[in-house]
Amino acid sequence: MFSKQNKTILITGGAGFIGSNFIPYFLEKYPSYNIVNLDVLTYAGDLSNLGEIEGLTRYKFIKGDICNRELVEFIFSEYDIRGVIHFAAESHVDNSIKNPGVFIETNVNGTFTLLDAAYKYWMEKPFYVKTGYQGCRFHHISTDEVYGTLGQTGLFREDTPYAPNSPYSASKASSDMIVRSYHETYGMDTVITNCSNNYGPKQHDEKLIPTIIRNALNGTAIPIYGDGQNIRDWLYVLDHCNGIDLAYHNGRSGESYNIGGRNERTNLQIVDKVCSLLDQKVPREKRYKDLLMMVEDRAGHDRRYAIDASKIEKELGWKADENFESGIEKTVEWYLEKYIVR
Ligand SMILES: Cc1cn([C@H]2C[C@H](O)[C@@H](COP(=O)(O)OP(=O)(O)O[C@H]3O[C@H](C)C(=O)[C@H](O)[C@H]3O)O2)c(=O)[nH]c1=O
Repeated sequence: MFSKQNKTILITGGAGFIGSNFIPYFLEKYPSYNIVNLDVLTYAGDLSNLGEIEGLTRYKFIKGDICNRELVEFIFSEYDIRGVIHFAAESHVDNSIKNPGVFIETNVNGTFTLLDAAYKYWMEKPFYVKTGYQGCRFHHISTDEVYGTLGQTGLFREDTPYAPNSPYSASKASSDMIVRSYHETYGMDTVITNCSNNYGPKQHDEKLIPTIIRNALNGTAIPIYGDGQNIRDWLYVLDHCNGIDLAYHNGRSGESYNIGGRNERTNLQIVDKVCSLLDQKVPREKRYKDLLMMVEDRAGHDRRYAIDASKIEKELGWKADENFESGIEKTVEWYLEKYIVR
């Protein structure tokens, strides 16, 4: 059992890409926190990403679904949860086009279940009645895709109207709104962060950068949707973790904060960069880029995402440490270890 002196925080989806980067970072930085990681282990969850913290007395993994109200309520009371950082979500846009239902279930219903259970648990406590939430904060990890798509110019700001285009982004927009409503209606202490495209170690194979590396190493076609000119704003995952940490601890209640890397790249530029790193690190006869294959576009494919991160920079002192050149180099190195034994 955890030390009662420590504050216990519930992290959901901690076996996923961002969560499994965040938990070791957070445990190391805050020795006075216990962490319960609730993760249902879908195809995208991988406990081996958390091997470094397995067995730590301040860490407990629970396999389970955020939609399971009974389980969620049990966790709140059993561990006296005093904060939630909610990562758990279905996240892959292509999957949401093929099978939207599971996105609504996990992202909308799951967020509601968790939020409502947190509110009821905290509200019933004497410390809530007397002094407010005492740091019982609900932090929702969200995405810049809620804002829809940009043309060649402009940036997403926190006051940009929501205009989600895919079932995935619509489900995240909905869950943001539910979180917002618990702040506005019940005065619950909430914060939302909306991030741009993350990259780095431990990302699931389905995403763009792991797909490029894996296919290149296998000598199979690297599929690029449409004309390859779609732009994403790439954020190194540990810079994102630092932004979440700052927003969780110091963000103003009821606010949302955009976190973005200021690294806009077209998908073709990403292929170029990753393939040229592979050419240097694992040379073969032909250039890896020759494997590039333009394929049918994603339905409703958003053209450009780019974030104005000045609110979190100015208010909370966040800044990205990693530039794209250094971040992508580390990322490629990590995947080379994963995909080939050297
Ligand atoms: C997998 C794949 C992707 N793409 C294109 C589609 C996008 O324009 C870009 C990145 O795609 P990916 O699926 O890696 O990521 P996004 O659709 O931008 O969304 C991601 O970043 C946001 C912020 C989230 O919130 C999502 O959860 C996260 O999945 O590459 C290809 O051209 N070929 C491919 O094989």
